[in-house]
Formats: sequence, C-alpha cells, structure tokens
Amino acid sequence: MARNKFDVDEDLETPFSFIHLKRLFGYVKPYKKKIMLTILIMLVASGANLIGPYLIKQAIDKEIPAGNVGGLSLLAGIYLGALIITGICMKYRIRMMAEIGQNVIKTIRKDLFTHIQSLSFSFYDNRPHGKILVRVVNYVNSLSDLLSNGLINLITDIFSLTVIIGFMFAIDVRLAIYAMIGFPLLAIVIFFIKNAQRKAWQDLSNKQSNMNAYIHESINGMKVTQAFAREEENKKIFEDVSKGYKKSWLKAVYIQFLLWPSIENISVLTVSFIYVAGISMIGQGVTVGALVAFVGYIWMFWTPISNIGNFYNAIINAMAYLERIFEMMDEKPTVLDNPRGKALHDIKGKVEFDHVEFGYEAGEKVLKNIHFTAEPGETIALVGATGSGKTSIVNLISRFYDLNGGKIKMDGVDIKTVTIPSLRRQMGIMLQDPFIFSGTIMDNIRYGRLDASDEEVVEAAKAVQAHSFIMTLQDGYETEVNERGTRLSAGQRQLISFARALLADPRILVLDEATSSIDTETELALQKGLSTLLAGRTSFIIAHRLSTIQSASRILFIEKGEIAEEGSHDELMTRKGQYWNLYTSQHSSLEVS
Ligand SMILES: Nc1ncnc2c1ncn2[C@@H]1O[C@H](COP(=O)(O)OP(=O)(O)OP(=O)(O)O)[C@@H](O)[C@H]1O
Repeated sequence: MARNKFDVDEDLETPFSFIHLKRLFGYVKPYKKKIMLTILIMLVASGANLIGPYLIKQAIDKEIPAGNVGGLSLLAGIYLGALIITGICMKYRIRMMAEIGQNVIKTIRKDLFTHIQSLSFSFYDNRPHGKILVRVVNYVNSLSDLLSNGLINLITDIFSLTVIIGFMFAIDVRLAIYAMIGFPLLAIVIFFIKNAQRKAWQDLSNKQSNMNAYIHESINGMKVTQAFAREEENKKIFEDVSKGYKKSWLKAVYIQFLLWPSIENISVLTVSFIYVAGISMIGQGVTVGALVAFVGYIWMFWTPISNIGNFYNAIINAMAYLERIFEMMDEKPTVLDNPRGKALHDIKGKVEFDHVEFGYEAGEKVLKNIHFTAEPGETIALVGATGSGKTSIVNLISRFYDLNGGKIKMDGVDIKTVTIPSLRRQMGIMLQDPFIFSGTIMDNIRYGRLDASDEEVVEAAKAVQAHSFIMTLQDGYETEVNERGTRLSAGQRQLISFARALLADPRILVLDEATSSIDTETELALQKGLSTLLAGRTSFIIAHRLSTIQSASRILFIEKGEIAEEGSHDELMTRKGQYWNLYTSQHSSLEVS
C-alpha cells in the first residue's frame, strides 16, 4: 500500500478474485462435520415445510368433496407435525451457524492480528492506524452474516428449489413451464445490478475506513485539538468525512435493494400469469386443488430464489471487505526474517556499521556512508541537529528497517543473516516516545522480560531512580495506568520505560532521548545508577542535552545523514569543530539563563 491519509481512498492493489472466497471457505473447513449435520437438519426442515401445499391439494380435491372428517383431521395433524419439526430444526440451525460463524470470525481476526504484529515499521509509517483497526474489527465483523447464514441457506434453498420444482412438475407440467418465465427476467436484473453493486460496496468500505482513520487520529490528537481550539474546524472535516460515508452507504444500499423488489415484482407477475393461465385450464386436466397448491408452491418457489438473491448480495458485499482483509494478510513485512537464518548467539556487544546507506523511500538517502565500530562495553553518543539521522541509525541496529547499502555486524555476524527475534532479544531499547500500556506499573516494567520476578522489577526501577516516585503512587507498583500512560508525567513515563529496557538485561542498550523529560536532579542520580548497569554493555545514547553524554567513550556528530565528527568529548572540544560549537552555544545559553 502506498502512503495514505484519512481523506484519501485506498487503492486496491490486488484485484478481486474468487480465490478470496475459496480462502474464506478454507476457514470454514474445520467445521465441515457440524455444517453437514446442520445441512441435513435443514433438509428435513425444508422437506417438512414443503409438504404443506400438497396436503392442501389433497384436502381440497379429495377429503372435502368426500366429507371425510377423519381424513381431514389426519392431514391437519401431519401439517402440524411438519410445522413443529420445521421449528425445532430452525432453532438448531440458528444456534449452530451462529457458533460456527463466530468461530470463523475469531480465527480470521486472530490471523490478522498475528500478521500485523509481524509487519515492519514501514507498514505503520505509511498508513493511518484507524485504517488498520477498521479491517481487524469492522470488516471482519461484516463477514458474520455471510458465514452465519449464507452458506447453509444457500444449500437448503437449492434443495428446496429442486423439491418445489419437482412438486410443480408433478402437479402440472404446463403450469410448471409457465412458472419459469420469471427466470430470464431475473437474470437480466442481476446482470445489470452486479457491477454497480460491487463498486458501490468497495466505495463504502473505503469511506468507512476513512471515517475510522479520522476518528482515530482525532482521539489521539484530542489534547492538541483542544489546546489550539480547533474543534470547529475538526467538526467540519468530520462532517465531510461522515457525509462521504453516508452518501456511499445510501448508494450501496439503494443498489442492493433493487434486487429484492425486482424478485418480488417478478414473483407477483408470475403468480398472476399462473392464475390467468390456470383458471382457463380448469377442467382441462387442472383441478381447483391443483391450482391452489400450485400457487402455494410458486410463492414458496420465489422464497428460496429471493434468499439466493440475498446470498448473492451478501457475497458481493463481503467481497469488498474480504479483498481488504486478505490484502492486509498478504502484506509482506519489508524486513524479512532470513528463512535460513540462525539464532544470534549470546554476543559480547561489538557493533560495526560498515559503509551503511539508508533511506525510508526509494531514491532518498537519509544516511550516507555511516562507518564506525563500537567495541563491547563502549558508550557511543549520537549528537546532531534535528532530522540529521540519529534515530535512523539506532533503528537500523535493531533491524527495524533494512539497509540500502553496506552492512551492520554484531560480534562480526551480519545482522541480516540471523533471526530477528534472536537479534532483538539482545537489545534494550528506549524509544523517543516511550509507550505505556494499560495495566499496572509492574506489568509495564515487566514487559522488558516477562519471566522477571517482582524483586527484579523493583531492582530495575531502583536503578533508574523510578522507585521513589512509584512508591508515592496510590497502589505503588500495582497502580493501574491508562493506555499511553496519561496518568503519568512525561518524565515518569521515561523512567518506567528506562526500567523496562534495563530489565531485559540486554548486551546492547539504545537510549533515544531517554532523559529529555527528566529533571536535572533525577538525571544526575540516574547517571550514577546507570554507570554500574551500563558497565559491560554496549550502549548508544542520543541526547540533545550534551551535558549528559560527556563521559561517553565516543561521540558521533551526525550532520545530514553523515558522520561529520567522531571522538571523545575532550578530543572534539580541542578540535573546535561543530561539536565544540554546539557545546559552547548550549553552555553559554545555560550560563545566561
Ligand atoms: N518513518 C519515516 N519515514 C520517512 N522519513 C523519515 C521517517 N523517520 C524519519 N524520517 C526522515 O529521516 C530523516 C532523519 O530522521 P531521524 O529521526 O533519524 O532524525 P534525528 O536526528 O533522530 O532527529 P531528532 O533529533 O529530531 O530526533 C529526517 O529527514 C526525517 O524526516
């Protein structure tokens, strides 16, 4: 998928093919036995239901003229029994199909969720998250009707249709042939509706996705919206997005509902025609009972046709969702795990950047010829202007993106040749925007290593100076925090994610602006605790506040994607180059303030 935003419809990169339907039925396959049983029960039900008009014919033509009350009572009893059997079977069908439908939906959703977890950063960079959400939640839900009812109905309807046609031909061949005149008319209607309906539902799925993306973005950005008093503008944008959705919904439903009245009209037309033809044929081999029964069957005859029409509608509608669901399932991670890759052994922590080139988009160069080696235990600081490429460098160490040129080696092993989980397990990463999950503080820190004991969690928190603030919270480590940690301050969120990274006990530590929101006093204490924890680990520290990285083994000054200067703080200060410039300007502004 190309880059996309909330007001842009997504192009469908793979055209619809019936393979999608086949794939969907692949999900239904495990329930084959239950489905067969349900079909069998439904066949009994429709058989019982279909006997009605035949019993009426018998009553009108035989028992009533003969005044046979016993015979009539028997027919009435059989009819009642048939209705009871139909009712019981229907109840079973509804329960079974709802269960099977929901199980299938659960499996599709699980597969989709598992798959999106495997997708690379670039997938999330390129599209609004609301558009991902709508596929996993709404589109999958939309398949429910098709799965719960469609399939079984189709089979039982085809069965009913065959039996009804059989009864009709048994009653009178000429009338049965007349009854078929509606078919060509129906075929013409379907032919004209089909393409328009498919397009309309594709458009509807796009507009639904756009609306979801906008709502999702608005909720995420609500604080900024309110801070800048942008509510009115946002309301207008939402109204536009919502209007687009309403318009496409009305169009889709309008086209969809063309089919049902068409079937109704054709059936009424056929019945009228049969009455006219049948009445003129009474006495010429057609009895009144036969005509009444025949008309009864014609009404019944159009019910399964109408159901098949609805099934057809459901398939067309589901196609619009299915193609999006499977498109996402087929999305390949841009960073692929090497199928022949071995697990990376426990490393000492040597990291080599060997003439690395990188860009997020084809043809764009964000990093140029990055070449350096970090020995085990060294602390490498990355400094430089905003957008110069520091985060991009550290992202490459964890293979969040693949390189356009050069190599990154860990203890001499090219990271592209090892499995991604074995690589990432050796890293502790503290991203620029630390993410807090909903749950307790304890859970959030333990995210770094799920088998860590409570004591280890507390120890990590103490090391990063998070313990004291955690203990001031109402329930200490058991305090529940919201998604994104909205109940915590930015500095507190950083401390928690710091503890999380340390708990993983990684060989390599990446701290991207890890201390930008922490006050100087806490930071000083943190540095002390860290110096013991950093010992023996290779670490990469990105910091705008240069006072925090003076003790680093080496400082790389990054400018426009290249290493402009490299050396220790003292070396770079004596060189009086760009680092010196930056340092002295920060220092003098601090002195002024
Ligand atoms: N996901 C992305 N997709 C496309 N371009 C990106 C992406 N992330 C960063 N860039 C671009 O790559 C360049 C380097 O960005 P990077 O985040 O590495 O800079 P940085 O030095 O870490 O900046 P800062 O100090 O502001 O964090 C910038 O021009 C930025 O616009």
